[in-house]
Parts: sequence; C-alpha cells; structure tokens
Amino acid sequence: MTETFEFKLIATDGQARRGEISMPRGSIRTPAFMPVGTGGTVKAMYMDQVRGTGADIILGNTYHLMLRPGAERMARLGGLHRFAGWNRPILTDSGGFQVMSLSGLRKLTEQGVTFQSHIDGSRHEMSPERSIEIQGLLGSDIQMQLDECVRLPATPTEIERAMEMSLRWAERCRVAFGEQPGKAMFGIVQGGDIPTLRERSAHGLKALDLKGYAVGGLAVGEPQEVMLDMLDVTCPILPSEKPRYLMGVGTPDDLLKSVGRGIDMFDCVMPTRAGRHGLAFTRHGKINLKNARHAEDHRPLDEESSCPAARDYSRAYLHHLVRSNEILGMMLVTWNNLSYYQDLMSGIRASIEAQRFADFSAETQEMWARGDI
Ligand SMILES: CC1(C)O[C@@H]2[C@@H](CO[C@@]3(CNc4nc5cc6c(=O)[nH]c(N)nc6cc5[nH]4)OC(C)(C)O[C@@H]23)O1
Repeated sequence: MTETFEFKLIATDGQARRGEISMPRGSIRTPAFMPVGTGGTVKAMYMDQVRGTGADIILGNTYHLMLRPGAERMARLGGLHRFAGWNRPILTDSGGFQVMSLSGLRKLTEQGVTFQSHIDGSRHEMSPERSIEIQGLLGSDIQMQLDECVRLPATPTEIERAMEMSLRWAERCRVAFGEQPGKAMFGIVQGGDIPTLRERSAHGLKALDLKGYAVGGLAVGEPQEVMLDMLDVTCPILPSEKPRYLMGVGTPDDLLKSVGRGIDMFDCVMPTRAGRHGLAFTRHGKINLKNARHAEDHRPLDEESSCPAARDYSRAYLHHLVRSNEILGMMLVTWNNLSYYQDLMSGIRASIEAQRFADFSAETQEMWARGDI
C-alpha cells in the first residue's frame, strides 16, 4: 500500500500485461475483475465473501447512490467504504451512462445532463464537476470522468459530437478532481465503432496525462469482433505505464480476448446477474441449473474449486433451489460465479508471469468447448 496511486508493470506477454496498482486502501493485482456493487452491495453476497473470492476492488455507481441514499448523506455516514463494510479500493462510474440507460426525461447539454430519477421521478442535474464532487463525497478511490456514451448504431456525426464533448468534459473533470495523491480520476475513450474517432479520443485523453484510461462506448450490444477491433485501435495509443479499464465487460471469453489486447481492468454484472438466474460459470463452461438434467446429479459444480458453493453442494440441490426460486440458490450460484471469475483472472495473471498466456487462453477455451459437464 502507498500514500499515492502507483501502477507498476510486472510482466508482459505479447499485448497482455501483468501489473499491480498500489493505493492507500490496498493494492489491485491486474488483470483484475471488479465485482459490481451498484447500490453499495454486491447482490446476494457478504463483502467478506466477495473478498474471499479474491477481489481486490469493487465498483459502485454514482447514479444509483446519488439518488439513494444520497451523496451528502453518504458523506455524513462516513462514506461508502464504512457504509458498505468494504475497506479496500472502490471504483465508481460517473453516472452519465446510467442516466442514459436508466433514467427518464433526460436533457443533455454542454453544461451537463438533467434527468428524472427512475426511482421517484425527482429531477436532478449532473455536470462533470458535480459528478466528481459526488464521487468525492462517496469516498471513491478511482473516479471516472463524466462522459457521453452513444447507443450504437449511431451516425458518425452523432458519435463524433459525443466523443468531442466527452473530451471537453474530461478536462473539466481533471480540473474539478485537482490533486488527490492517493486517488485517481480516469478518462474514458469514446468514438463508437469508428477507428479514427477512437484514435482522436485516445490521443486527446493521453494529452491530459491522467492516472488511468477506460475504454467506454462498448459492451452495448455490438458484436464481439467490433469490440475487439476497437481495442486493437485504442490500446496501442494509450500510455503503457497507465492502467487500461474496459467498462462493462464481460463474459469469460471477452476477458481472455481483451487481456490479449492490452486491457488491465474489467467490470461486469454478468457473474452476479447470471448467478441470480441460476446460470453457473465453471472451468468446463456454463451450466444452466434450471435444466432438468441436473435434477439427480450428485456432483458439485467443481470439486476442485476452493469455493464452498462450487465444491460442497450437489447440482441436484442447486437445481432444486433455483427451480424453487429459493434465496439460497441466488446466493450460492452468485458466489460460485464470482469465485470462478476471480480464479480465471488469477490464472491469467500467473500465465502472463510465466510467459504462457496464449497457451493458457487456448487451454481455457478448449475446456469450455469440451463441456464435459
Ligand atoms: C454485458 C452485460 C451483461 O452487462 C450489462 C448488459 C448491457 O451492458 C452493460 C455493460 N456494458 C457497459 N458498457 C459501458 C460503457 C460505459 C461508458 O461508455 N461510459 C461510462 N461512464 N460507463 C459505461 C458503462 C458500461 N457498461 O451496460 C448496462 C446497460 C449497465 O448493463 C450492462 O450486458
């Protein structure tokens, strides 16, 4: 742990990078997967369980927490870490993306975004400066700039307008954030599926000399190859000595292929959301526990796993819980999924250090394909 925010590259293997972010609240082994804790909770998990799966950092959402319980109230309560019982780093998204995907009656201008709460219809304004202020009130360790992510498909003109405004907002966020040695503010690369706009966004953000760079505007329904193509364009421009965070991604296959293109950090609701719907991620691929074929299967999900949810319960029991819509079903499958995601990241990190990431990636994909489940 350090009093400052430091990223060190430990090893590289092709474009894949093994690194470590040191912050006052703890260090983050990269490539890292950040469990999503949108409203101050990683759904269906205790925070010490989340840590037990191997997570070094979790994600929170400005949009949700500013609406409920409120940013100033959170500050009065001592901040999100104390509120939620997670004392390690927290990254918070800035809210713009959630406004566009969740709220009603939105108005977006150069000044910022005005919107209606999806909870009670109350009206709110959020400027780049207010987003950074809210993230500060929450006590966030890694704060994201306010940006505009256009929904694809969109016209090049629309994508260019949003990308250029996001660049201007990045500068305003950098000024508002100021100098906070133990914390970081990341810029977000936009530009949709247009390489030249992605390049301009990446160069523009690089010129701001930020502590880290996110790739946004992806995982919004585009084909995987489009997402990967945009990484091939963007990552080589971003400074190699700063962390790169791909927002909202993804499946285990997305993670492997994005690490292979130079991404260091990920977040996705996939493991937790799928867990609540009885979809288990394992070394052998995905298992839909609702399927009747599991009804008398004595086997656990993975007897070699260190996670009790994967090792100590039969598929028959998990099938029963999921079919009966029992709360314990959501808890156990979520626990299994987050544990598998962290085991995958741990395997990725070790393979980069051993200079065998390509083999690990191929072996892992073969295991998924073989199924044998
Ligand atoms: C993959 C999966 C399972 O994740 C689900 C659902 C649909 O995609 C997700 C995840 N994708 C995603 N792309 C993002 C892009 C940005 C961005 O450009 N800027 C900022 N500030 N934050 C972002 C957050 C992002 N999350 O986005 C919502 C709509 C939050 O639900 C998530 O499919």
